[in-house]
Amino acid sequence: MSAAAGAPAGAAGSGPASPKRNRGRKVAVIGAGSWGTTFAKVLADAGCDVTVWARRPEVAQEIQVAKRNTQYLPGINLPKSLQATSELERALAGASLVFLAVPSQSLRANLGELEPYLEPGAVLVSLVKGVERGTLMRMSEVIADTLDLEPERIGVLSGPNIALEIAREQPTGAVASCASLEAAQDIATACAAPYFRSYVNTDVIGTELGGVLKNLIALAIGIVDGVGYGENTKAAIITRGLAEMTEFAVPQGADPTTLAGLAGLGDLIATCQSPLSRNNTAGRLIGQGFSLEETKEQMQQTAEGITSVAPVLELAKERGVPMPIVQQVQMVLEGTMAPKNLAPHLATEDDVPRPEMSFGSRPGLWARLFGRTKGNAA
Ligand SMILES: NC(=O)c1ccc[n+]([C@@H]2O[C@H](COP(=O)([O-])OP(=O)(O)OC[C@H]3O[C@@H](n4cnc5c(N)ncnc54)[C@H](O)[C@@H]3O)[C@@H](O)[C@H]2O)c1
Ligand SMILES: O=P(O)(O)OC[C@H](O)CO
Repeated sequence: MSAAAGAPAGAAGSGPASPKRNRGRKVAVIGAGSWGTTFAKVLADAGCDVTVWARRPEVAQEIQVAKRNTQYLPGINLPKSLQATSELERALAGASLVFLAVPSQSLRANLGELEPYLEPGAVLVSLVKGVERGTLMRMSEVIADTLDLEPERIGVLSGPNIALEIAREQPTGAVASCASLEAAQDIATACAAPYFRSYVNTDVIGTELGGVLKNLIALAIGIVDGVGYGENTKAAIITRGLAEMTEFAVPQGADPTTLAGLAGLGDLIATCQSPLSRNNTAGRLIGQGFSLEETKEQMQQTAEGITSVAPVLELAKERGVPMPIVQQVQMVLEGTMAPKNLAPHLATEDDVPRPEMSFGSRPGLWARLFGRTKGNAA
């Protein structure tokens, strides 16, 4: 397949990124919101020949002519080489890698629209951190369900990636994941800008779920922040949140080490700490007393956590995984729990105190997490 042709695993460990490695490589970014535009800049700074597709012609026009996207990235100058269009056919012509940066609930429809223009052998990479309502599918599953692509042509990229910080070229990392390690390395190489480094794995489920689940915990953090609770409460929620994320993801096939890495813990920290996070911000507004509707009205950008709560809880229920924090977030969003009760409810949930990790009763999971059985713990 074309994706891995001649590309070294350079982004995962061969020193500073060299734009020369990507010279002449044509890639497309679908979606020109804050992340699509920022990621297009990353790819251009990594030396790729990038065209970003914007749904609205005026946004495409501003990027193309002024090299700005003032609505989503105020004050950021975009690379001169960055091309923009509102025509999918133009965006996709010649592109061997297609990065998807649209809201999760519109991805399926967008895929249907772009399918006729995809180059043979093109690899699709989801940058989206949501779950589809109704089908409960992750975005890589939506891609597989919509287009007739082998797993080697479906990748995801996720990590602590607050768009505006990256647009300002503040350094960070991410995880590029695909069933084919070669393809993951190719994706990582394409976006190896001097301030953006990607590690690789083949754990698509873990990488993708890390990005989805941290949004729900960031909503919880925003809520308690809005209430006025301090750092102990937030540390407890982040820590218990990571346990909840891991307990949800591992039975679905995720590698626990992925959840402990950049796509899990790393993204959880960034999203829970940053006032720039939309999920964190949405939670804070709700914690301050705004209703969900009022909060949605105030948010000008996508806060995926709000739409992911219900499908994630549905999946958790199907699989018998308890998710007390996410459950409480849903109750606060629905208005059936006061924001101030979120953390006390977490702290007083059990009549009988229990260990922090519940894997002890599931030997297989314990072994996968810690590489040994509970009985022979050192
Ligand atoms: N912003 C970040 O820091 C960041 C970082 C990593 C991942 N993400 C993920 O990237 C995805 C996109 O988020 P974003 O931050 O760019 O959101 P955004 O709200 O900034 O932009 C969304 C873009 O999608 C467009 N859009 C809306 N409805 C559409 C439709 N029906 N069809 C096509 N386009 C449509 C909007 O016009 C806009 O250009 C989300 O899943 C988000 O979780 C965001
Ligand atoms: O602004 P948020 O809350 O959507 O988070 C953005 C990124 O996912 C952080 O990695």
